Amino acid sequence: MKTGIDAISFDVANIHLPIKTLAVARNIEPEKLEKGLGLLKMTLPDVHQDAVVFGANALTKLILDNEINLNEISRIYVGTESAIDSSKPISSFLISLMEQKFGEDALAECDVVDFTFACIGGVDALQNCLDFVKLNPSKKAIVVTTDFAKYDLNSTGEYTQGAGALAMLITSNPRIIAFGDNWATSTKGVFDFFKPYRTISKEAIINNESNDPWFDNLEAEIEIHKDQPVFDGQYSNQCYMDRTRNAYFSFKKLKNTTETLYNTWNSIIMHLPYSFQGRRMLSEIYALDHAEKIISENIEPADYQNKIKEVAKSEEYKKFVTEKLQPAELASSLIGNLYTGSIFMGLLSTLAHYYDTKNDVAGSSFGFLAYGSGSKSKVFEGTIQPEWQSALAKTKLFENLTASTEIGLETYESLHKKEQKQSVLTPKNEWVLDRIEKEIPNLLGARYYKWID
Ligand SMILES: CC(C)(COP(=O)([O-])OP(=O)([O-])OC[C@H]1O[C@@H](n2cnc3c(N)ncnc32)[C@H](O)[C@@H]1OP(=O)([O-])[O-])[C@@H](O)C(=O)NCCC(=O)NCCSC(=O)C[C@@](C)(O)CC(=O)[O-]
Repeated sequence: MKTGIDAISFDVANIHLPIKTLAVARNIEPEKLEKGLGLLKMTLPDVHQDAVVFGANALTKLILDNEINLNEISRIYVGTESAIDSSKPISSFLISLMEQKFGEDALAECDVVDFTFACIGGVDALQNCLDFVKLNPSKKAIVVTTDFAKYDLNSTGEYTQGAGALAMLITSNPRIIAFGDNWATSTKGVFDFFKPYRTISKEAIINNESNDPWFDNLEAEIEIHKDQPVFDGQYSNQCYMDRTRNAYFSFKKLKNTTETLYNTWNSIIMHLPYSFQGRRMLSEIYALDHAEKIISENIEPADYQNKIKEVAKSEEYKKFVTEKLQPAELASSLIGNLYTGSIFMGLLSTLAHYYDTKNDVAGSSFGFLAYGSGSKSKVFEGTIQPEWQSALAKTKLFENLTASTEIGLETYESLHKKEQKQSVLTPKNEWVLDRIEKEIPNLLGARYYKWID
């Protein structure tokens, strides 16, 4: 029996800053960002949007577009690293919003939980749901990935920001993609990118903030959480490379094959923190696993990096990138990093590209190289199913992305600093953040959402 993704929907932020505008403002050569990293636009949330809003919108679309009977959904597992609460998971918010829209008891017996492991949390949620469906073939699950990739202003991560969510229906005999049983993992505990709680004194808060009575009960110091990560960009690239390489070669062992695996894959879907990350990182695996062994096992360490750079510049590798990686990069260039959703957006981008160019890829094999900082990689593969085109007919990914509204630098910075009070776009047919409770002591900080027709 096959298990995999039966339906996909998405909701990404529909305002963006052109990457050129940011490059000029930060005194960076636009060509570096556009041609070196493959960035064109950077999406960001409007005033009324957060990770719950994106997740709820993607989930609502999935339910409505596919006429899903919610009584059939046994679990909704969320991958996210943009939690808005240390106790109440985003999945709990999603349940309450679905109750508002589809009725009190719609998901009363549904199991929900969040998975957090940086960008790979969505893949962890998927793997769990696939195992569940394998054991219970008549049951269905939904995976939601939702994040706001926010970096400090003027940091090297600033041009890789993005925001949005995907929702995927996981079933037996799926219409879009069926996954294989082999999953290879490579893990190592590192500090390449993380979002620590930071200590701040009560005095500093009171001096900066209002007379909110909540502050009276504070200890001398409290720990606050910031959306933006602490990170070391080049080291995070090294961790990405090391984990994906190790997972790739473990995957070959699991499959008990000496075949050059990526040659058997029509498309390669990787975690893309920015569009060209996959092509920049895969050249090492390509060189190591090439049929004619571009890098021999006995190469001198000093020559190793030079050889990989040479491979990355070769015409053969460029052709390989165009064929196998580029379709997944298209959406990333227009969105930016989606953290947990990035790898699934790569899948959707590839399928939407083949859909729009009328190329039936049914029966072809896709390889997946997932990564999450901290750090972990998983490598797995799937086969595109005969009904993939009809299952994606309503998705219209690129139509949606080109309709995004451009904003200027001033609006971007004011949204980033949370100084903007008025939404840039008027919400329609979507969930919005309505208010955050500021008065009632036992509900302080509770976030409320509503549907706007
Ligand atoms: C990603 C970095 C490190 C990039 O860092 P950087 O210093 O901006 O860029 P770079 O120097 O690494 O690369 C610039 C590229 O542009 C080229 N270039 C230069 N000038 C020109 C020009 N004029 N015309 C054309 N090309 C030009 C240059 O040659 C080079 O390409 P290469 O040759 O190496 O392929 C930075 O943006 C960053 O720190 N980002 C945040 C962290 C990150 O995204 N890390 C990625 C790996 S970790 C990960 O993926 C997990 C993550 C981040 O998603 C979090 C999670 O798991 O939750």
